[in-house]
Formats: sequence, structure tokens, C-alpha cells
Amino acid sequence: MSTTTEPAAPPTDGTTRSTTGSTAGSTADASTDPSLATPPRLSLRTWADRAAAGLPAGVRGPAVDPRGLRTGVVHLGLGAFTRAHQAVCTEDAAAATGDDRWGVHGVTQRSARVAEQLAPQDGLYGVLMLGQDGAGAETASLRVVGSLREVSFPGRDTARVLAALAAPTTHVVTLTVTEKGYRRRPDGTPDVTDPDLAADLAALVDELDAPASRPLDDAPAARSPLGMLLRGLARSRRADAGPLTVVSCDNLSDNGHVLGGLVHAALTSPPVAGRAGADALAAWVATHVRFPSTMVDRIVPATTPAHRNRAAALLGLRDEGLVVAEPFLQWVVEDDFAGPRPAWEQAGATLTHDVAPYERAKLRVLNASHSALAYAGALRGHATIAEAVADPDLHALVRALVDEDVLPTLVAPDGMDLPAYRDEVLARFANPATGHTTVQVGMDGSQKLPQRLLGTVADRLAAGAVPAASAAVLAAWVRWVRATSAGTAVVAGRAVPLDDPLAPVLAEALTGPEEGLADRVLGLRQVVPPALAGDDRLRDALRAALAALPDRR
Ligand SMILES: NC(=O)c1ccc[n+]([C@@H]2O[C@H](COP(=O)([O-])OP(=O)(O)OC[C@H]3O[C@@H](n4cnc5c(N)ncnc54)[C@H](O)[C@@H]3O)[C@@H](O)[C@H]2O)c1
Ligand SMILES: O=P(O)(O)OC[C@@H](O)[C@@H](O)[C@H](O)[C@H](O)CO
Repeated sequence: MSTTTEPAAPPTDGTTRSTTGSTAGSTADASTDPSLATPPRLSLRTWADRAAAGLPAGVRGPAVDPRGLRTGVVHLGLGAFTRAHQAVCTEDAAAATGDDRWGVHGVTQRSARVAEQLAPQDGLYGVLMLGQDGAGAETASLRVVGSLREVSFPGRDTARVLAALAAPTTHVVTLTVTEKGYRRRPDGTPDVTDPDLAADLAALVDELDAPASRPLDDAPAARSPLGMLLRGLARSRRADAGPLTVVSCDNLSDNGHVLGGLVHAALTSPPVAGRAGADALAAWVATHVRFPSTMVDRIVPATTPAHRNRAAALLGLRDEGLVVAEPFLQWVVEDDFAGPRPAWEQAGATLTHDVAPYERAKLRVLNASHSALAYAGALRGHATIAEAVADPDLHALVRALVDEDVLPTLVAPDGMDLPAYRDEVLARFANPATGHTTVQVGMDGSQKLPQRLLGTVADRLAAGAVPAASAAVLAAWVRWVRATSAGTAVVAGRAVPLDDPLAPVLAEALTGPEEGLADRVLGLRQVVPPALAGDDRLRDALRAALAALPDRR
């Protein structure tokens, strides 16, 4: 298995002095002028000035000149993760090959915030890498990334996004829109009752019905990732723009095939199926579009003001688009592309014909342990994953989860040493530098646990074993839902509310008397598949786990 650990970078200048593009003002440098309260904003111009003045150790610039990149990738879901993962690999691939076709057009989803952070910076942002050296001392380095060449917000820029999706120069669409962003029902079909997806499907039908001569520039704002993608595919077909590959980079089991299935189902069922052009679009997608699966791995916590201050001290520039990451980075991509792609394998990615064993190992070992530490840790008041994994009881819980429940369900990919992988994951969790919080990892449990935990549970039950540690993790989630719903969850001195798209359903089902609680958990049909809901062994194990972990008051 090929993984990358980004080195603390030598100081290099990847850019040349720019005279265009920046809305940032002064080029004065706060790191040398203490009279300046705030350093100037990162942009092509200020970065070039900074680099020309000499960069401190541990700071490096874009691997390619951003101004020379054309847009070939559209990314839906411009959150923190893609900026620290795919955008980095895409830039490194361009640097390794000299291929300038792979600038990225990043599209935010629900808010304009990230677009507004990045536009004044000409798309530049830093990745602050926080790790530990062999002696446990904290290491920090910063890399400015330049592969993000355009940013859009659908609420304002839908016509621009649809045009980008349908441009003949766009060969790849990537996504990181969270588990809930897929609007997927438990049976795998798209939730067409979701108001955002329904609005997009109505717009799609209208656009499919429109005569070819009708300009589509006044198209209503796209409201869901799936709807935006479908509308972009319709435009792409209409423009005869050539083949397209859509790469899901979310923590979903079988992510590419899940997304391809949602696209197919949306085009072949009401309200779209049967409309003029729908069948032709479905046939065009089947021929011209691929949906490879991927396994993505890098711990990227939400950026805090403290991170920004730290980066500003290193860089001498203020970076509102900063992201934070551990040094580790891994990407395994199914080699199933409809057309050209960045040479990601030259940036450390593994291109393979079978991603499933990698994806399964990562979701079941890393992500399931992460969720275990998040719920059990937050219940004990641990603010960070690093604090939680240092708690001997929780360390033991994770070891039991992985050793007794997860590892027997895995086939090691590519000769991988699974116990060594477990140990490496636990060591990464123990890195306190990133400050990844239990509350962040614990959000959206209803969407995450089916991906991370319930597959293990199903496999162990099928093998005749009772997954007691998995039941303990499920119990910790239930206690967390009850505490956050009741307003009694306090972490780092702050009350934490329930953050989950199914919050009302969860609060209704999981609060109330202890009597029958395990039945109510297993009766959550949006979370627990029917085959598990009726399993008495799981019910008994969950009852025992709930009895061992009373409500926190
Ligand atoms: N952060 C990590 O460590 C990490 C690592 C591996 C994979 N991932 C994957 O990337 C995803 C995003 O992580 P991030 O760190 O960028 O998070 P983030 O909060 O920074 O960004 C989330 C993105 O998803 C969009 N989004 C959120 N809810 C949505 C919804 N209901 N509908 C449509 N779009 C929605 C947001 O607008 C934003 O663009 C994760 O959910 C996971 O699947 C993250
Ligand atoms: O990003 P999420 O919200 O799906 O999950 C939270 C974490 O478990 C996750 O982001 C991990 O840090 C990541 O999957 C590591 O690669």
C-alpha cells in the first residue's frame, strides 16, 4: 500500500511576481513591521513579494505556477478536506508531469463563506501541517497551494458552475460533500422528498424539456450536490463535451458506485423518468461517464483562529482559507476513468482495479475507531481525539473493537499488515497537534455509523459471533444522542447540542425511558438495516452495553 507523508518542506518559491488578479492591498510585511496589527492578506501578489524576500524554514510555495494552470477539475464541496488532500495531490501531479490542464474549480455548497475567503486570495491558501517528531515534540510546516484556480457558490454562481461542468476542458469532477450530502435513503435510492434535491430535479426536468435554443443562464440556483451534478451532466451531453469521470472522495463505503447508482436511479425514476430527454441522458451517462470508487485518508480538523494565528506567524501573511492537516496522506483510486485525468499516481496515490479492500479496512479500522473515541470520549469530557485515545479505558475499547470485531471481517489489501495498520492509526490519533475534536468527529452519527460500524456488526453476526465491542460503541452513540438532546452534554466547558440531520427523529426515538431503549435503537430504520433490526443477539448485546454505560447527568 502506497502512502505519503508530506515532508516538512524546504523553502522554495513556486511562483513569480504577479501584476494581476489580487484584491489584497499592502505588500508590507507584519513579520518585519511590528507596527502592523494585521499582516497583509495572502494573494498571488503578496505571496510573490513574501517569497522574493526569502521564506523561513518550513514554509514553501505552490509546486507549480498557479497562473499557468487551466481548469480541468470541478470539485463539489469546497470544505477543508479537499484543500488538504485532492488539491495537494493534483498540484503535485501537475508539478511532476508539467501537465497544465488540471487547475481546480472549487464549488462550495450551502454557504458562500469559503468562496469569500478564497476569492480575495486568488485561490491561494496554506496547508498547516502539524505533527510530531520521533521524540514526541510538535512539528509545524506550511505549504501554500495554488491548484485552486476558481471558486464558486451555487447560490450566486449556478450558471457558471453548470458551464464549468459542461466545459470540454473539464474531464474530472470530484466531490467531498459529507455523508448526508448524498441525500440517500437507507435502501440506496435518492431521497426525492428532500426539498433541495426535489427543487434540483424540477429544474433538471425543465432544462431537459427546454428547446436547444433556450438560453439556460437564468437557471435556478442548484441546491444539492446530486442535483447540481445531474444538471451539469445534462449540460455536458447537450454540449457534446466528451467523457467525464466523477470521483467521490467521501467516507462512504463503495462511494463511486453509490454515487453512480444515485445518478442512475434519479434519471430512471419519477419525477425525471419518462420526460423528454431523460432516457437519452441516462443512456449518455452510461456510455460517457464513470464513477470510480476511492479511499481517501488524511486527518483534517476544522481550522480554528489559533491555527490562523500560528500560520500568520509562520507566513507573515493572513490566510482566511487556511486548512490544517496531519502529515499523513493516502489516496487509493479505482482506475476506471472515462477520459484524461491528473497523474495522481505521480503524487503518491495508488491507482488500482479494486479499491474495496482498502476502503473497507479504512472505514472499519480508522473511522469506526474514530467514532468510538468521539462518543465515548465526549461523554467523559475529552475535548480531543488525542485525549480520548490516551484514556486507558477508551484505548481498550478501541483495541477490542478492532481486534475482536473488525479484523476478522477484513481481507488485507495488497499484503497490508492489518495489526500494524491498526497501530499506525492509533498513533495518528494520539498526535495532539491537530486538535481534532471529539465533537467534530461525532457529528452526523446517524449517517456515519452505518458506513463505519454496522457492516462489521452484520459480518460478525453472519459468522456466528456476537460483536460486543461494536455494541458498546453503538451504546456510546445512544448515550451521546440522549445527552446532547437533553442539553446535558458538556465538553471543554461548553454545552453541546445534537448535530445530526436526523436530530428530531433521534431525539423522539432515543430519549425517554430506559425500558425498551435497545429496541427503539434497532427500530431506527433510517440507521439500522432490517437484517440487524431483528437480531436478538445484537439486541441482547446492546442491552448489556447500555446497562454498562448509564446516562451522563
Ligand atoms: N476532514 C477529514 O479528516 C476527512 C478525511 C477523509 C474524508 N473526508 C470526507 O470529506 C467530507 C468533508 O469533510 P471536510 O473536512 O471538508 O468538512 P467541511 O465541513 O470543511 O466541508 C464539508 C463540505 O460539504 C458540504 N456539505 C455539508 N453538508 C452538506 C449537505 N447537507 N448537503 C450538501 N453539501 C453539504 C459543505 O458545504 C462543505 O462544502 C467528510 O464528510 C468526509 O466524507 C474528510
Ligand atoms: O469527515 P467525517 O465527518 O466523515 O468523519 C470524521 C473523521 O472520522 C474523518 O474525517 C477522519 O478524520 C478521516 O476519515 C481520516 O481520513
